[in-house]
Amino acid sequence: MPHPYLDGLNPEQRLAVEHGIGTTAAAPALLVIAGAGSGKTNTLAHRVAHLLVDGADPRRLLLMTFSRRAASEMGLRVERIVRKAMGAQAGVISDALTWAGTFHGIGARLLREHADQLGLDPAFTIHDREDSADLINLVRHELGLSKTESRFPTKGTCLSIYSRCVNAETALEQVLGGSFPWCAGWAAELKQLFAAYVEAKQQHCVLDYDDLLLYWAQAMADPGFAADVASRFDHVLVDEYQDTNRLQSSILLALKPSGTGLTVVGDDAQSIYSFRAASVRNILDFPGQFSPRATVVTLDRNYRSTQAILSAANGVIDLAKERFTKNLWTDRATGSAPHLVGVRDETDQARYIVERVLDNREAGSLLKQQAVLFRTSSHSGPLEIELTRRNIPFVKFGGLKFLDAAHIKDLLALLRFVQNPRDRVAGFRLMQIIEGVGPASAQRVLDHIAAAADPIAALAEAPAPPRAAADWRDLVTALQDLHRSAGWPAELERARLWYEPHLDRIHEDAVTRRADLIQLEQIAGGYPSRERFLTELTLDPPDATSDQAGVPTLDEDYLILSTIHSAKGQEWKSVYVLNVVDGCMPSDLGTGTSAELEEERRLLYVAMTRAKDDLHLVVPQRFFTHGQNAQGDRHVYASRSRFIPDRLLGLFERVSWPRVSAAAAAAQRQGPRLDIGARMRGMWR
Ligand SMILES: Nc1ncnc2c1ncn2[C@@H]1O[C@H](COP(=O)(O)OP(=O)(O)OP(=O)(O)O)[C@@H](O)[C@H]1O
Repeated sequence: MPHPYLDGLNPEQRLAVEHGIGTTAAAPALLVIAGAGSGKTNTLAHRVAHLLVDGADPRRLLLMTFSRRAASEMGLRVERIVRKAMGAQAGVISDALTWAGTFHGIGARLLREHADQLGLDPAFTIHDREDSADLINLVRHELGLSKTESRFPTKGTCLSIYSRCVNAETALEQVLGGSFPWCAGWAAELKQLFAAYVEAKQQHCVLDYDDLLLYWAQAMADPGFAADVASRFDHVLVDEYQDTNRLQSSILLALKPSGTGLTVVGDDAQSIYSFRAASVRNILDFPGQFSPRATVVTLDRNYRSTQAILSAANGVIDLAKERFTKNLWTDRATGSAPHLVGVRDETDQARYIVERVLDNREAGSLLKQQAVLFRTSSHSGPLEIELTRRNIPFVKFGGLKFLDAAHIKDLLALLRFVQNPRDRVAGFRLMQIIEGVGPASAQRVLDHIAAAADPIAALAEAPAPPRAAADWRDLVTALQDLHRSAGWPAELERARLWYEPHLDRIHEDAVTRRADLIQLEQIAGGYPSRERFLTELTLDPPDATSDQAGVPTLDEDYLILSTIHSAKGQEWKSVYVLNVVDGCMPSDLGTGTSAELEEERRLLYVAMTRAKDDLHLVVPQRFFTHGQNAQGDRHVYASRSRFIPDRLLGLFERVSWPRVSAAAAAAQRQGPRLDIGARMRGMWR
């Protein structure tokens, strides 16, 4: 049967889209190795649409993407394609595609639905990294480990170690030896700490990020449970498979042990999340996990970039130790070679970029079609100053998350505590917002209500902290109101009204912060319930922070600033990459092992392959070092990133900026015109 909606696909894309459809025999698992810009997202969307048009039940289709935004964009694309085949029915079909989201989000939903079976309280709340670190800290303190003679690892390090053990399914000793050798002497204490941490989470009815995968994977190890969950889905499709970890791969294997109905898509050359225990081996070992082996389809035709950009990107990734994907090709006419731009320092780097961005805008290119990418959020500081000074609006992705701001966390602590009054970290934060309530009195109250069947009712009877009488009563009343109210999202206004007097007292810039609270209320309006709002927001927080002007409305034009990690999956007409120097790329944090170094190389590759027409890699000759005050002038001399050795220079156009004018250059050649030295000597003759 002809399918005109597949006509735009190239032969390899079509092979991937049609795999196993229209045949009666069970098809093997499918692995699509999709090079950068080769239409991975496009292909996956067509495959989902094709399955639906072929009669697959959208409610029995599980689609897992790297972010919630990717899932909703995928939903829209699928609907557009299905519409071509089925007309008006498309909306109904794609609306029924309800099992689309991130691994963690889907995990949370399944765990809640099966909570009884798993011995979980279905009202469990989810701790983000900061909450988890706070709880580890609390437990560490209770065990007396914070008072050890030599310094015990910090709460953040403890959490990283715990998380790596869990996600990589690796023993503590091995994780310590491989990634945290300076903590190796603390193995016994860390084990004790992690055991107590797990118990505390269970008592408080909270799960952390890792638990969502861990509980899910553990439950799937039970054949009865696995069969139950697996029977809900005919098709499981996973995007960005190169960034999944061992736990995720074991979950998939338990969902589809024979491989039939399983599709994963990814690019080993773009694997950049090993710090979250993602393992590039997942994608490399995938075909052999099934019998018969998975079918592998490779997409190597790039539709995004000019050949000149691709050649340079291929050159960089060609030097990688292990390569699995082929070089990309395109039939887009060769544009100009990517610019490798030498500048004096970070200030000149910022000025260079602003000049180029404005030139492009003059030539008709929107700011939004241009992006500045960097390895670490702090690298864009000087550029942000220059943009603000020149009044160029920008939005930054991948820096401080909206939810990390203290006032947002305060308000969310209130909602989380209403949702789950056993969430001690939320309660602890919430109570200390009140003037006169410190850690000791908060602990006392939390101990008092811990055993009660209805902790919120028990709160009203708990002795009020002595120095906080009136404000304390207000908090108890607010909690009771919210507990009783069923009006979502209206209750957020009640929560905000309770918080505002405290906001004014705690923060000097309360006016700006209040605008964030109102924005939070608007975001909340998009969710059907408090529980869904808290879950989704914790799992996948909005990550745009903007300049003082606030987040621009959608129709405004603004320049994109983004960490390379957050630029994943995106594309722009012009791309500028900051600090292409050793120490930044590779980051000096990432030069320990050869695996880390290889991942840094892939990061540069990901950055370069975001560009469609125009790519600039900027190389400042010197840098100001961090860890000094704003007026400090310590700097280091930097050299071009080792990922662009001399033999690749032919793939770039080398530029020095600012350009020296012809007159100035001639003057330089003639020697100094002002002989200040002679004048100084003359003063004493
Ligand atoms: N068959 C095709 N014909 C024309 N254009 C295509 C085709 N497939 C994809 N494209 C275009 O190629 C570009 C890249 O597609 P897409 O974003 O799906 O790539 P990707 O493989 O997900 O990229 P990356 O992994 O680098 O993020 C898009 O602009 C898309 O519209």
